[in-house]
Amino acid sequence: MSLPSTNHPRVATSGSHIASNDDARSSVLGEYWELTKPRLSMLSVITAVVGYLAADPNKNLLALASVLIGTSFAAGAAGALNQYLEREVDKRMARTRNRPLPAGVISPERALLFGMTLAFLGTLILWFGANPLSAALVLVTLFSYLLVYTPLKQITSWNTIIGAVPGALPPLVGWAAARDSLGALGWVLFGILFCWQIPHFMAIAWTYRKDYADGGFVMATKTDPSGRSAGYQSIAFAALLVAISVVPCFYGYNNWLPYGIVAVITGGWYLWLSIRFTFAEKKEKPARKLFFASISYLPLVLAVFVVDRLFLI
Ligand code: HEM
Ligand SMILES: CC(C)=CCC/C(C)=C/CC/C(C)=C/COP(=O)(O)OP(=O)(O)O
Repeated sequence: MSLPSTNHPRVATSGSHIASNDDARSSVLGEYWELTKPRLSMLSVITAVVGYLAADPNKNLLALASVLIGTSFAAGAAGALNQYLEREVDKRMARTRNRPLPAGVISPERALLFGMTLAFLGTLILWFGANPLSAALVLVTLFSYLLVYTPLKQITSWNTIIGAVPGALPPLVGWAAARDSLGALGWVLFGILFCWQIPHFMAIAWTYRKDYADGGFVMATKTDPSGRSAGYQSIAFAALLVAISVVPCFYGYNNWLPYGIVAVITGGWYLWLSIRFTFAEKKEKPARKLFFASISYLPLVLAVFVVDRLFLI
């Protein structure tokens, strides 16, 4: 199926370096897929599954499937409803003006209905397939992302720290689905996710600083155009990330080998790239390196975390 004709033809832009997948977008289905922010959502779902696997002593397959499907729907809902709320400002930024809503290929009403349906189904699946606590946590994630973080992006540069809360909640959704409670190791995963997001986003904020200014967003790179504040925040949270990531080894939840060692080496590398980003005269290249390191760090460390942990329980 080809795209419906529109009054808002797509504009060729320099856009995201890795976000567009033109093949996937050559159909209406592809446009709805793009509305779910698929790559970000998939990584969030992985963190929820990791939270589940870290907690589940007896591998309840129904609960595991509910985490996988329920958080996929909820994460897709987060992406679609965020794009619904930001459909006007997204027109002002090169990175986002090709998205389905600003490009005019999906109507706002349909995006809203799509997002609400996914949110409803995701919550329902977690409620009945796992438990009400995991469903409640996914709702907290959605509300804090959509009704707190999203509007705050226009008001204060604290938005990033606040946005890191919903970004870090999915492992707790997984943990709650397995145990019907919130355990210490679940909170450690929350801490890892929380700290990881700050260098991840500061690198992006620098790369797209002009875009964000055009969109009217108040990011750290706007309040301090030198980039030093973004850099110092990256260093502080990358250092905290290294510390938090090894806490499970001190309490016997994980082994030093392989998990602890891998966490220290990759976290140290993330910290080093944050330092280089902070003190570089020209930050473009160090910022892109830090961003790519961020999206490599998480799958790698979480994979080793799970394998290491499954051998212990
Ligand atoms: C404060 C929190 C966060 C902010 C503000 C943020 C923002 C962004 C932005 C703007 C991009 C696009 C970069 C580009 O176009 O080059 C991006 C990419 C990405 N983010 Fe984040 N992010 C955050 C948290 C997260 C979380 C929690 C995850 C998943 C666990 C995640 C996973 C990804 C992935 C996989 C990409 C690359 C794929 C893509 O561009 O679609 N991010 N992030
Ligand atoms: C299970 C579940 C509900 C998972 C979803 C987790 C979640 C809400 C992740 C979002 C993290 C985040 C703050 C991304 C930035 O969005 P942005 O609006 O700044 O990005 P943009 O500028 O590209 O739109």
